[in-house]
Amino acid sequence: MSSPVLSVERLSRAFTSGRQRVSVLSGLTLSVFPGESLAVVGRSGSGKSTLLNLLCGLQVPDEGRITVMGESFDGIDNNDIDARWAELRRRSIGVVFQEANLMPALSLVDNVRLRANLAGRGAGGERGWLERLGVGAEADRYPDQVSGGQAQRAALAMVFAMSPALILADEPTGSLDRQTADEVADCLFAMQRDTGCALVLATHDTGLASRCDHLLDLSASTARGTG
Ligand SMILES: Nc1ncnc2c1ncn2[C@@H]1O[C@H](COP(=O)(O)OP(=O)(O)OP(=O)(O)O)[C@@H](O)[C@H]1O
Repeated sequence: MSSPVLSVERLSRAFTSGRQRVSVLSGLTLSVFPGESLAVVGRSGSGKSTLLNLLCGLQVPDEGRITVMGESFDGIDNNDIDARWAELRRRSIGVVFQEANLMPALSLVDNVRLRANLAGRGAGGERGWLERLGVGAEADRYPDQVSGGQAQRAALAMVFAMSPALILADEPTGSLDRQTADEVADCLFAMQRDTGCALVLATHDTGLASRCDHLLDLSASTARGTG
């Protein structure tokens, strides 16, 4: 059996705002294997975005351990931890947000090229990725010259062009109309199946969540109190 791309053991994170303290995840443990998809659902404030931020090193857990592609961070100096997370994000973890976040001064194809280059991938396949995602005809346009759905397809092309082991997607279709959202989701799942990467997808959309292999509902793992 293959090793997990991602494993999480007893993960917890708390925030304090004024006298209010919110604890999320409450000792979460999970694994995601190559080719698997996990939907993270739960009511607003249950910790979906926090979990994704922890899984790519943009936040630090209060407790627990995260291992990505066999790399964990026990006993490592904080500065080294940041550098190692940055390297994982650069080469192995593709992140997709609700908004496409393309570089406005670059055409779609140059956005894809830049992301692939940063990941150390060879040049040349950028137009192919845009074509596979249905925006080949828009490759030379700039982000402000395409629709939201086309921009999000380009954002997915950027992620797949880097050949990630893991994709973290936070409401990747949340800003799109129903039909466009379904089309972008079709692209995401088809490409994920073809490339065999792992996917963790946070969403409020039950239809989108039901397309994943596994479901994690964080609703019950939030605690609030005053401190
Ligand atoms: N920087 C912060 N400071 C204080 N509280 C925070 C901070 N970030 C998150 N929280 C709190 O942690 C909880 C989880 O937030 P998070 O954004 O992860 O939830 P979510 O499930 O993604 O919500 P939504 O579905 O609304 O996007 C919320 O109660 C939120 O207010």
